[in-house]
Amino acid sequence: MKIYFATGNQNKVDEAEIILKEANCEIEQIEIPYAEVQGRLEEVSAFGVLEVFEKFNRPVIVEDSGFFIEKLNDFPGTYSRFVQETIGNEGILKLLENETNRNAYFKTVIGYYDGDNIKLFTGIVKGTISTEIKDGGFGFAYDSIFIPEGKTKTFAEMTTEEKSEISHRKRAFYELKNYLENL
Ligand SMILES: O=P(O)(O)OP(=O)(O)OP(=O)(O)OC[C@H]1O[C@@H](n2cnc3c(O)ncnc32)[C@H](O)[C@@H]1O
Ligand SMILES: [Mg+2]
Repeated sequence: MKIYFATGNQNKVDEAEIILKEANCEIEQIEIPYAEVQGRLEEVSAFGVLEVFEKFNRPVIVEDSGFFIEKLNDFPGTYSRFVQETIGNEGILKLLENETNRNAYFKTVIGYYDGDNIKLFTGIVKGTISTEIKDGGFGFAYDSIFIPEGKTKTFAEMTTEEKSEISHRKRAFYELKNYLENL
C-alpha cells in the first residue's frame, strides 16, 4: 500500500516511514502546499487535506501536530511551529521557570481524503517538560524538552525507532493504517 503524504517537514516523513515499515505501507512525500487555517489541529488537517486533494486528485494525507503545555492553557498548540521558530525551547523553559506543573502532551491529527470521505486519525502522548534542554542528537523541535510518561529520557535522547514506538505520530498512523487495511 502506498500513502501520499503532503508535508514540507522531512522529520515527519522519516518517522512515518519507520512507523509503517512493518505494515507494508510505503510513504511518498509530496510537496503540495496548503493553507493552515487558524484553529484546532482537526480543522487544519480537514481543510488542508481537501485543498491538497483538489490539486492532486488521489487519496492523500496531511498531518498537523502540536505541543500543548498544561500550565500555559495548552499554548503553543496550533502555533507550535511559530513558537519553536521564535522563542524556541529556551523560551519555553523560561516561561516554566520554577514551575512545578510541567505536564505537556504532543498531539497529531492526520487527515485522509479519497474524494468520498474525510477521515481524521488522532494520536496523543503525554509527558513532562524537562528543566533543561537534553538533546542526544535525535528528533526535532520540542523533542529535546519533552520526557514521555514512564520514561527518563527526552524524545531527543531516543533513537527515531524508540521515539516511534510510543509517539503521538505512531498512534495516529496506526489508526490510519487500520482504517486503510479494512477498506
Ligand atoms: O509541512 P507541515 O506538515 O505542516 O510541517 P510543519 O513543520 O509545519 O508541522 P506542523 O504544521 O504540524 O507544525 C507543528 C510544529 O510542532 C512541532 N512538532 C510537531 N511534531 C513534533 C514532534 O514529533 N516532535 C517535536 N516537535 C514537533 C514542530 O515545531 C512543528 O513545526
Ligand atoms: Mg505546518
